[in-house]
Amino acid sequence: MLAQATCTQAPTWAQARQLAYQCARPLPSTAVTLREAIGGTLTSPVTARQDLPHYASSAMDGWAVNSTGNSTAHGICTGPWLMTASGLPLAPGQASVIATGGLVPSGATAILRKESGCVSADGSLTLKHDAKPHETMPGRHIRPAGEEAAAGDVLIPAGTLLNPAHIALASVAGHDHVQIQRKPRVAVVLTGSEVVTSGEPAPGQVRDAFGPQLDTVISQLGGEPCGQLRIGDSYDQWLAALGGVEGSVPDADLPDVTVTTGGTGKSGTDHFRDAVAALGGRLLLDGIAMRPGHPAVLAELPDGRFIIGLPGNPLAAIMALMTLGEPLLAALADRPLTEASLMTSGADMEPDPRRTRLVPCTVIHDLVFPASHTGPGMMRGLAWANGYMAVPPEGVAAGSPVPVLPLPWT
Ligand SMILES: Nc1nc2c(c(=O)[nH]1)N[C@H]1C(S)=C(S)[C@@H](COP(=O)(O)OP(=O)(O)OC[C@H]3O[C@@H](n4cnc5c(N)ncnc54)[C@H](O)[C@@H]3O)O[C@H]1N2
Ligand code: MOO
Repeated sequence: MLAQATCTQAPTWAQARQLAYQCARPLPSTAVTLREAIGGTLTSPVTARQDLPHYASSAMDGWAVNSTGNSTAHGICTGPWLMTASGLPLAPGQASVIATGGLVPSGATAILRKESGCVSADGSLTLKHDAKPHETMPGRHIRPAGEEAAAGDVLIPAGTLLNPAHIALASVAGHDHVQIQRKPRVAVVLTGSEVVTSGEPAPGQVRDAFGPQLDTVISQLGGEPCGQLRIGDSYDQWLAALGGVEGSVPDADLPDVTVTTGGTGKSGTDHFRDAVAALGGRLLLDGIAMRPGHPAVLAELPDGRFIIGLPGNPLAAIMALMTLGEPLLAALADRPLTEASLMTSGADMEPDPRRTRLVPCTVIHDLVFPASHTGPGMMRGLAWANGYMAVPPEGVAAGSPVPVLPLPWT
């Protein structure tokens, strides 16, 4: 773990991202059922447990035939074959009924499709006159064992993000469980007695910007949402919300990360730091030289759980979540940190010597423009943005490169 910053100067935006990425180790991997594994990252390779397919099977409905000793120089045999019971070994000149996927009996040299032969009253199978010439070539319409993979072949390497087709492959290869990277469990604590959850807010009240969408963003960042708690502004409520769960639920159900909203300021109703201190935790980062979102806090409790304090202002909160939450969840899930891409700014962005500005932006003809309505408490600009610019303290001139990061939903 990184030591708490002792200097009074807040870390830069880039330093804060790095710190949030480097303070955590990947969570251990876990065995899950195939159904649960879709969307997870595989940590141990999936190999073929046996040849795939593991037996020679028929690719067609029809008859298995044994043409040994009765073929032309080109391997073609026109029959007749004497019908025998299905499932028994075939002697030369014998045939038996077989369905698609059926186990090819020993002695069979090919499968004759149903539409290419006919069985006469005396029990002999003959080739129809319009059958294709190579219909009875050795191996015809037989899917050999091991055609797709040999036992032991690596079918899905570790590190693969599992899609539905990977899961189908693991299933046909005989696996019941696979080993995946455990996703960080993330709890949300929404604070503020002025926050209401329905209807039009009265003066002094605000509608909750976070509750309806934060779990989705957490999922998009690779976390597993594990519940939301709403509290007011009292210290006791903060203390109970951040630490009270300890001992009251099994360890496996505790969140790896708790995200709080509001209460990061320094007023009498802001209790983030006091509650963390009372729980024996430490601040890994207290404030970032960026706007919006400068009061964001990152803390760690003695048992290793992390707490991210997002400011209450809605845009500030999302930018702080991107700056601290995205790297922390990436580190816990053993994923690389998202890198900014350089794009050409379509506008002059003023300098602000003390901080990086995070500005929701739109891309038009490969040029990136700041969105409008991007005050710390506003959501309108972000709602239509393609990403956000990290404008360095020295500003950016139109036509110059500016770092741009994606939003989790773009
Ligand atoms: N004296 C100073 N005051 C403030 C400073 C400062 O440096 N000195 N920084 C300002 C900045 S910047 C921010 S950001 C905020 C941080 O405030 P808190 O994290 O303590 O958050 P609150 O005070 O609880 O709320 C701020 C604001 O956000 C609204 N809010 C809270 N929760 C929600 C929600 N779920 N949905 C929508 N809006 C929410 C809350 O009503 C407030 O309007 O501090 C500034 N002040
Ligand atoms: O961090 Mo504050 O967002 O600038 O409102």
